[in-house]
Amino acid sequence: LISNSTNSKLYTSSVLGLTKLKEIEDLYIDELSDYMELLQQKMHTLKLYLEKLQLEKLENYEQRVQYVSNPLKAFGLLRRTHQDWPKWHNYTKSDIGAAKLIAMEQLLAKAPGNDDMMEAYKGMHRIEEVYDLEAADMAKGLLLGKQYDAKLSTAECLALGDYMFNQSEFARAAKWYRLGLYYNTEYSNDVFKQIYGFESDEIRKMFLIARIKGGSVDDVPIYLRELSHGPHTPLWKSEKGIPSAYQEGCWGRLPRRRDLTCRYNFTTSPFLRLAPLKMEMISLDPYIVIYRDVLSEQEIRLATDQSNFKLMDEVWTYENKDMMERISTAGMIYLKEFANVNQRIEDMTGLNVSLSEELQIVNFGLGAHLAPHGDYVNLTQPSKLATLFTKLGGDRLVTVLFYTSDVELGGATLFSKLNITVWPQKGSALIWYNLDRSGRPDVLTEHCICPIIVGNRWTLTQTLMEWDQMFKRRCL
Ligand SMILES: O=C(O)CCC(=O)C(=O)O
Ligand SMILES: [Fe+2]
Repeated sequence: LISNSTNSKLYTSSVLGLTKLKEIEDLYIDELSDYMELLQQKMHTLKLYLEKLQLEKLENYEQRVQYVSNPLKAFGLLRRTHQDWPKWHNYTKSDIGAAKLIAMEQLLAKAPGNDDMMEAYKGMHRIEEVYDLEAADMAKGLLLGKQYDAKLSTAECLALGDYMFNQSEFARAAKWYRLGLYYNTEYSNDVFKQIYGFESDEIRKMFLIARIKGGSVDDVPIYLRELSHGPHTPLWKSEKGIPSAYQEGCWGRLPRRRDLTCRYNFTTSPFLRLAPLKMEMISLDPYIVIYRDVLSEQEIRLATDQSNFKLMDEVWTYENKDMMERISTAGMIYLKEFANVNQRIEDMTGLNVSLSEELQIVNFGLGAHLAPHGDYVNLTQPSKLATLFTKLGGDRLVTVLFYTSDVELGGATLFSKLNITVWPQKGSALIWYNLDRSGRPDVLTEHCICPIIVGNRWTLTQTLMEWDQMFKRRCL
């Protein structure tokens, strides 16, 4: 599931990366406003020069003759044009703000490319689709019933319209176009017109094409009427379908099992007799549990500190089996401070954490998700990975997933075959067995990450390998 990718340094794929991009934007704005100030100073200086000259306005030949016939005026004319002109001309020509322009160019070189923009579109599409959000709500900052202080501009609505159109999502495209039209501003400034000036007629045309492509030419009169309605009016024949189990799971609307318990675990390791851990059963078979409050604030800080993120030797990205699906930026963490975390994993599971295993730290980005998958490799199925894992330590028996942050909206872990939603909670550890007692992959452990809507999701994961548990776990 994990593979190294050359394009791994996308801003979109982690909040960490997006934060860097925000910093670049702020620096650019600082340079631009310095540049503007320098231009303003120049303008001011030239204005002072013109005011100082206070030349009389001479209309014709006779007036000029009269002017230069006065020696004081003639002398002044000579001195000004001989002594001052070259200096003023030099100043007028000078490259005021050149250094600022260079600095801006350097920042521009760091601007996100197409790949990054594409991931951002995909993230927005996922959020809209999975959570069944209305474009009109999204555009004014209403996300899953929660009002945020954020909005989308006309340019953003239209960009999403074009993206959805190219994805053949014609109903969504039409909604975004109608929004763009609704919020469109006509600019009189030429530069503004060039950069933000969307022709309303052009947007209307795109709306109609999207509606026709998703519907029928015969219904054009209806589509025309839709255009005159506000963006909150539903489009004709665009009723919502029945939500999928995946959507219900991501919303957290699946029925909860009431037969499971929570308790203090005193017994899995001798240490727990002194310091029992809060444990919640999530499922008996496959075995899934959550431990609450098992990381200290200090450990959480270390695991989400951007300076530690740099310690990672490589940036990894996840990819789906058929689709390149970039969702997060991850890396291994080698901090010696985490020895205790590995000890805690042993206490929670009663198993061995191999010395060779590193904790993996992951930070997620815009609309990030992870498609359903099992964490096992399946050693009986010949593959490169199977050969490697057989040599290294067997299959991934247990996954230990620490949530090192809360997530404000979305971003649940969903066991897609068991219909169990687990909400990230800072300091909790979700633990499950990927293999059954005979070491066979348990397909019921299939899980995924629902798209993150709002928040900075961090996790720390460790896998416990099969061979390490030789003397710890009884097979049947
Ligand atoms: O972060 C999560 O909720 C799950 C991550 C996961 O499934 C994985 O890393 O394999
Ligand atoms: Fe996984």
